[in-house]
Amino acid sequence: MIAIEDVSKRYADGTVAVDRLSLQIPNHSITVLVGPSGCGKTTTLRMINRMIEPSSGTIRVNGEDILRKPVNALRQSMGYVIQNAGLFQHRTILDNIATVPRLLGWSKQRARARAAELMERVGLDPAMARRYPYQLSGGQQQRVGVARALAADPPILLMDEPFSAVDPVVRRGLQEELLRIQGELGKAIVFVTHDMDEAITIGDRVAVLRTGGKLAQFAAPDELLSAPADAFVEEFLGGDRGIRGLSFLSTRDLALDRSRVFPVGSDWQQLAGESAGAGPVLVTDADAKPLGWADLTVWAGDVQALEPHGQAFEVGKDSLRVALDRAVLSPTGQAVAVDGAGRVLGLAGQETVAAAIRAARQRRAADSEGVSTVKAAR
Ligand SMILES: Nc1ncnc2c1ncn2[C@@H]1O[C@H](COP(=O)(O)OP(=O)(O)OP(=O)(O)O)[C@@H](O)[C@H]1O
Repeated sequence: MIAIEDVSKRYADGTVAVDRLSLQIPNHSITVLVGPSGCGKTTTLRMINRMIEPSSGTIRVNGEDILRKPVNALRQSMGYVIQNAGLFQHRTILDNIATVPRLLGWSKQRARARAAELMERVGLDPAMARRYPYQLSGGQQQRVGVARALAADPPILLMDEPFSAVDPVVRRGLQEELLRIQGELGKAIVFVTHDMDEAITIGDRVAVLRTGGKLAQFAAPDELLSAPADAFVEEFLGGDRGIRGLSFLSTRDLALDRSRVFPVGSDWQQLAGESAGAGPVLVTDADAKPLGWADLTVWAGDVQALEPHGQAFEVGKDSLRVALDRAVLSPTGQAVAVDGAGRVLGLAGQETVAAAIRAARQRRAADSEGVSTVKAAR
């Protein structure tokens, strides 16, 4: 646990970068500091590893005032990743990653073995070990930066806009990779960004700072989206926060319609008679996997003539946002719900999703703990 207690930073020229900030940053979680340019994010991060000294207030790590700890020991317990990775250009990738273990006195062999292990962990091809930073893409360099910060297995990882310099697709990949690594390692990660989408994607908790280094709100992403503390936070979240908030609602309790799903080999003539006018049905194969939509008033049983069923969503794994998106894109207005093996569980139309949203809101209102959240597959 990192406890920032009533911390301020006033620079020599009088600029107040951070103003009486208090934040509890738990272990085994990602805490994101987000806010407009100049709101004091980097200053806050650097006060944690004592690259900047606070003007007043206290920072404790697991109860111990960081000023009481030798600065080298403090920094060894904290990996640090910056924008553009900040790699040593004259060292190979392997030696860049092995830097801190070598400083800690590990043998070259052990440090390099550890570096090779970390390359694998961050998804870097071992063939890159002997290359130099300039021979890597921006995204690959950022992976090296993360691997280097993790090399001595510090319990804390400080990350200052680590993915800002790469394009959106690579950035998304790096965010997913960070979440995967965090799932395995469970560090206390403090992550600075000015991008609210990034904050919401990766943060367990998000601290929104306003200019002048004042805390505007500190909350879990779903709480931030559903209940911004004030107009500043609301504006910073952007116009579509309602839709984005659906990313945190599970599809587990959707009331799926199973009445319009039939396997191949069904008696189509009889079904056409029974359900005339009720709209298209979903035809599945013998394994319950979706084949496509059929309008029984005209379809003659030819699987090739089925209308494509579009992308399905996985119940319990995908969020209501994904389910709504699939329903909107479906030619029939019905999203196909499947299990982990891709077998059809039923159908969900936009109204079904809307009912689930209302139910979730009611549950949220009744239970201040909030509704089930999903972290994956937003
Ligand atoms: N050494 C310094 N001397 C004086 N003022 C400084 C110094 N370093 C930063 N500042 C000021 O302190 C404020 C906070 O800076 P900081 O770098 O912490 O902001 P930030 O939120 O990380 O910004 P960005 O998103 O642009 O990186 C800014 O107004 C900045 O100009």
